[in-house]
Amino acid sequence: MSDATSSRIEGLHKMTPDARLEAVARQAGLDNEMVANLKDAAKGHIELADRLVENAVSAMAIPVGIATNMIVDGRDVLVPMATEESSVIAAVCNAAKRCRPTGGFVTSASGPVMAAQIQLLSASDPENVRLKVFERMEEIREICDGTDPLLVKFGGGFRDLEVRVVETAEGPMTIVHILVDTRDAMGANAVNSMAEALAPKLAEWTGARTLLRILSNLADRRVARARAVWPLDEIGGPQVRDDMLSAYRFADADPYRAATHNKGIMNGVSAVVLATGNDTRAIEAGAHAYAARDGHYRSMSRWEMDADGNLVGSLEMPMAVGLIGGATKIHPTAQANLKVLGVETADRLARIIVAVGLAQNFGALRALATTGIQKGHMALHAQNVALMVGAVGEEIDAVANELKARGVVRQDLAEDILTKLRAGT
Ligand SMILES: CC(C)(COP(=O)([O-])OP(=O)([O-])OC[C@H]1O[C@@H](n2cnc3c(N)ncnc32)[C@H](O)[C@@H]1OP(=O)([O-])[O-])[C@@H](O)C(=O)NCCC(=O)NCCSC(=O)C[C@@](C)(O)CC(=O)[O-]
Ligand SMILES: NC(=O)C1=CN([C@@H]2O[C@H](COP(=O)(O)OP(=O)(O)OC[C@H]3O[C@@H](n4cnc5c(N)ncnc54)[C@H](OP(=O)(O)O)[C@@H]3O)[C@@H](O)[C@H]2O)C=CC1
Repeated sequence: MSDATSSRIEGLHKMTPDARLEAVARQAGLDNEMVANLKDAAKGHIELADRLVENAVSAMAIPVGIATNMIVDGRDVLVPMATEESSVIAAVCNAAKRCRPTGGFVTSASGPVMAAQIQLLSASDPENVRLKVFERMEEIREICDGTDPLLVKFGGGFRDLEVRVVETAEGPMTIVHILVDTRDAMGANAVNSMAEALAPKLAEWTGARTLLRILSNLADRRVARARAVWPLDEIGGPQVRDDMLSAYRFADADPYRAATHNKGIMNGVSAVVLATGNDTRAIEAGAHAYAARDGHYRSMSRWEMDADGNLVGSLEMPMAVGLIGGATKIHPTAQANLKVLGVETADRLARIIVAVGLAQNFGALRALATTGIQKGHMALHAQNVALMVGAVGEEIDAVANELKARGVVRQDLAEDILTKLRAGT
């Protein structure tokens, strides 16, 4: 590899963001316009970016749109969603509007309990080790709570212990779970610190060797649930309802379809998670693992018909989001978005997010079971395609409208329309 394309830039992490950008631009052969774009994109944010991540050179703006029409537990709520995908926010607005006559979304939540795992190795008697750990319950409580007195002051802290013997390719391992109420924090740092503080003691008490000490993203002790009823006349009648139910049953039975169906749910979930500065990867990992908890990857949502023939949807999923840690507290956009949501607890945020996931799923299922996804999605995507082919200003709407009128949203067609528009033909 020649120097010009080497990925080794010595001391990049010690430079200022401007100097870093120059170094990267030299190495990657960026022109002045590209460098200016990267600088512009981070204007006013580069200091924060530099604190949040390593080797920061720029920032990437993701659009934030507002989902309207949501009623969650009897209260109207405006929901900021950070997503780059067109039609996602429109689908939530549409689905939420169609269940307003029945009161919107009703939610519940299990409470904010997270688990950290401590892996115990080299024991010939893993079952014996398991019981030895249980015998230390009170000492374990003291160590965990002593690690985070502030969390205890806010009403959180150690709650329970689980010890499993897991069969692995190298034999049985004893896996300790500490269950911790993390209140308004997502809790990764809190439980990881507790697990690290506890591990040497577990080794001393059991004679086993401790290895990993880390939270589990399968947050099945921290689930939130949402349900809603869509009246028949808001859906489009019994045939649409039945087709939506068939679409759901397909997803529940077939992992190829379930992955797409669940991706649709995560369109909504991840957008609110990101808008509030929470960890999208943590939520996505937990959601998919939970969907496969029966040993078979299924639909995250459930769809049924009630006694009056209306469509009833429900969604239960892990929702480890916080208001305190991560980027939430320090990112001004996340703070403003939380203000729009009007949430004061992580519990309320979790419930709203699951309601949005359910709304999103309704929107996609209804579109798929009726006109197909392309009509709504591609109509809104037409503007992106216009931008992609270089349309500017008024050209963007002109190209997008022509694509919609022809009922075909394709880049080659957009190029053709733009060329003709510019030639005045
Ligand atoms: C696109 C719609 C909503 C049109 O749906 P529609 O029924 O034609 O909309 P409408 O023009 O009759 O308007 C009804 C309401 O929808 C909302 N609405 C309507 N348009 C807008 C807009 N521009 N911006 C904001 N809100 C909008 C708005 O609330 C409006 O009421 P109003 O406020 O006018 O009284 C519908 O076709 C839809 O929900 N489509 C599904 C879109 C979708 O799921 N997109 C995700 C991307 S595809 C994907 O990634 C996942 C997927 C689909 O593969 C998952 C799966 O397979 O399960
Ligand atoms: N696998 C994963 O998902 C992992 C995720 N992460 C990252 O961890 C971050 C989240 O960690 P998290 O522990 O939530 O954040 P923080 O450690 O930043 O914040 C939590 C801490 O804030 C203090 N606190 C103040 N007020 C409250 C309150 N009302 N409720 C609860 N705690 C309060 C507590 O005590 P005190 O001040 O004493 O700490 C608590 O431990 C995210 O950025 C995530 O990306 C990290 C590792 C792994």
